[in-house]
Amino acid sequence: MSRREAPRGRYLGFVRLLGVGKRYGRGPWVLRDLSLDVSGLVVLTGGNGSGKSTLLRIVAGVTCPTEGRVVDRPASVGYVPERFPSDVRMSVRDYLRHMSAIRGASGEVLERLGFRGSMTAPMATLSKGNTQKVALAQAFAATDLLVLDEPFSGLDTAASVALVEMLAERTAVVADHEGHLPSAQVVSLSGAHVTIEFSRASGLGELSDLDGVRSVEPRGTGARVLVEPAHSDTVLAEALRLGCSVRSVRS
Ligand SMILES: Nc1ncnc2c1ncn2[C@@H]1O[C@H](COP(=O)(O)OP(=O)(O)OP(=O)(O)O)[C@@H](O)[C@H]1O
Repeated sequence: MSRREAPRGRYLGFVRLLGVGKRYGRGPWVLRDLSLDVSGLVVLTGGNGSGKSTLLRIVAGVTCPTEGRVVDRPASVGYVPERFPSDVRMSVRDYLRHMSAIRGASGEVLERLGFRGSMTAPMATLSKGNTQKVALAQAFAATDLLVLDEPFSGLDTAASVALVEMLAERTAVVADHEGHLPSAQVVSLSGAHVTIEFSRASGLGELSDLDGVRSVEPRGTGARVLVEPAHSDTVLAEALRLGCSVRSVRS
């Protein structure tokens, strides 16, 4: 689909990912071959380390994909990272003034979220929930696309309800493992895996039970085992201890 044909519908923002993959340095692939059209509300789910924050950073333009492309990213993108910088010395008021100067006002969002902290306190001294409200206030000043990493984290119930309402009719990609947005399109990330091929495999049952093993598929006298990257070294060591012979390891 060309840029002109992008399905904006009633939502302002739209962004498209084409065959996106990401690895850090020479590490294992965190994401691979991911294509996605974002219009309206999209929730990312997946276990720890499955690549949700990585994908959000790519959508926000904070980091580049290793392969593939992000196209049609709109000009005005608001981003709340998983960890908001904790060492900002500016007061809440000065910080929001600074962000307003960059892309518009945002004090109203603080009110809707029920911010009770001091506007003159340095950001670094705010509670977790109040910091999150300020982070959301600066992001919501963006008009087109919101990229929110666990935005409900630390929010009280009233603020969570308000945030759900504020997200209606916005285009947003949100990592949320608590199910606050049941009507959103869900994209589930399983994370990249390491494939270990064994020419001879024994103790397949024991291999299946190891942490991080996603699947064990017998192949002749051997097996193909898919393992989460963080566990591949221990699985490999355990398989060798069980007497398996390794043919190849691919990430
Ligand atoms: N800057 C980095 N350098 C190297 N590896 C990284 C970096 N950032 C993330 N990773 C690795 O990428 C993988 C995915 O991490 P990411 O934070 O995207 O996952 P996540 O799904 O958001 O996890 P969680 O639910 O625990 O927050 C992990 O194995 C992580 O260690």
